[in-house]
Formats: sequence, C-alpha cells, structure tokens
Amino acid sequence: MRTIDWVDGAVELVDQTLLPDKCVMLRISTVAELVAAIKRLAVRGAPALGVAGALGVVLADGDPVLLAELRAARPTAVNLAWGVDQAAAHLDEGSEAVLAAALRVRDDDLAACVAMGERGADLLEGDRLRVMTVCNTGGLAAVERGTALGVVQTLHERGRLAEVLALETRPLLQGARLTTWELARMGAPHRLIADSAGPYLLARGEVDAVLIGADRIAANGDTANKIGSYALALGAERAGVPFIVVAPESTIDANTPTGDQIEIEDRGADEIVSVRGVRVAPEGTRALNPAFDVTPHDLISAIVTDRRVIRP
Ligand SMILES: CSC[C@@H](O)[C@@H](O)C(=O)COP(=O)(O)O
Repeated sequence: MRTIDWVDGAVELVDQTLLPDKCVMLRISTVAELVAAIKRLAVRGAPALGVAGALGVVLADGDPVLLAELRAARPTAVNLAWGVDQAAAHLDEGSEAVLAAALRVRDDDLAACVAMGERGADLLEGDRLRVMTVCNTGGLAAVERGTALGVVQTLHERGRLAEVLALETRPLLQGARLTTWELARMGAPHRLIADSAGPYLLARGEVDAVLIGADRIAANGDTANKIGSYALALGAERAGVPFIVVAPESTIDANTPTGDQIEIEDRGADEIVSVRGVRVAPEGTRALNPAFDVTPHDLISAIVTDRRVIRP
C-alpha cells in the first residue's frame, strides 16, 4: 500500500487521523484540500510531506499564492518546502514536466527508504537488537517504506530484531496509533511504552539502539524531530546507547546553520488538554505544545541517509 500517490489526476492519501480504527483513502484534487489535510496531519511525516508538496504543485497549476500556502502549511519539516521547490522548478516547462518532477520525488523516496534501511541495518552491530523509537517513521511517514522504521523492517527481515519499544508520542499518539499498527502488519515484536518511560528503560539497559527520524537537519547536524527525541538522546548518552537519526538527504537543510534557526511548530492548546477529542484537563487550562524539539549534534552517534553515514 502507498501512503500517498498520484492516481488518475488527483492525489490519493491515507487519512492517518483515522488509524488504527479505519484505513480510509482520501482523494484530493485542490490545493486547499491538500493544505487542510497537511495541517490536520491526515498526511504527515517529513518524506510524505515532501511528496505531498511536489504533487500539490501539479494541483496548483502555477498559482503563486497557492504555492506559497502549500509551502508554509507546516514549518518544521523542510521536506515540504523542498518538495514544492523540486516540482515548481519545472513550471516554465509546462504541466507534463511538473508532473514528471513530482513523480520523481515520489519514486526517489521509494528508493531512498530501501537504501536507508539497508545502510542502517548494516551499521548496527548485534543479532538480536532491542530498538527504541518515537513517533512514526514507517511507511505512513513516507510512500511505502519508512526511515527509522525502515531500518527496523530491514532488521526484522534479516532476523536480527528482538523487539521494538515504541513511545506512544503524545499529544497526537503517532507511536500508539500508527507505529504499533505498522509493526503488527510487519509481524515485528513490539511493546508500547509511555513517553516518560523512555529514558528510564534506556538507563535500565533494555535498549541496544535508539532509532529516530528527522524533520530538519541543520548544516551542523543539529536535528529537529518529534517532541521527546531530545529526552531520549540525553538518556541514550547517559546509558551509552547509540542514538541514530535516519533521514533522506532532502531532510538536510544546508541553509539552516544550526538547530537554533529551525522554526518549531507550536500546535496550540487543544491537543494537550484533550486526548482524541476527550478533555482531560480542567476547562480553561492553558497549555504549551511544541510539536518538535532539537537534539544537538553532539548527542547524535550517526545520521544515516540514502547516500551516506554522517558522524556529526
Ligand atoms: C520519517 S518521518 C520523520 C519525522 O517527520 C517524524 O519523526 C516526525 O517527527 C513526524 O511528526 P508529525 O508531526 O507526525 O508529522
């Protein structure tokens, strides 16, 4: 199954807000619908956002206002703006060339995820690996196969995966809802943990490697990823466990010198005071909701891309 694709003149994507209860495909034929889907996280994850951005240019039909709205739909994952730019660079050549460029972004993601999976699995030592991960970095965050979870999938296919400990990933529960769903479909052993249990389980010696994705990697290696990644990096450093970022080259942003310049999306109070639409805090409670954090490069053991291994 492809998470996002171009089918008969429109964008088709899995509505991830409905998983794991229902797997529903959305058919999207306007930029306004696509921007709304991106903002409510029906489509999410940096590589999938890159493909959404590129395919959205086909829907925008050269309208600069629509292109700007699409580019800015979410600020942290550089892949969204990158994907828009990849397709928009061909606007002068006509709609066929724009579509071809957008489909190349999709196809490159398919190949990049296979390459990252193999490179990441080759890098890790050990036969029965216990891996910790946060958010969802699987096929749902890309086109077909994921980044950090793509490495997990390759390890599993090679018979080298003992277990995945998946953080539930409040507030929107991408780990609890999406990563568990994908691991179950893979037949990979896994247990779900509360976000706050991550650093303690690292300290208790229950993890051989932390594998995470990235939304933007600054030129110096500082990495923005789902909120909670930094706590895992600190815990991994203290426990002497490798902390590995897995992301395509398109997530590296040479125009952002360090993590300090990465814009971190704040998604507002509602997602914190409620869980899946049920209020859990007293009415009127104020909240703070940074969707991502930045892990400084010196806490990162390696960055695995589709082309290389970087040791920041
Ligand atoms: C391969 S996905 C890499 C990142 O995009 C992922 O770890 C993440 O933080 C996704 O956040 P989300 O808010 O669900 O889009």
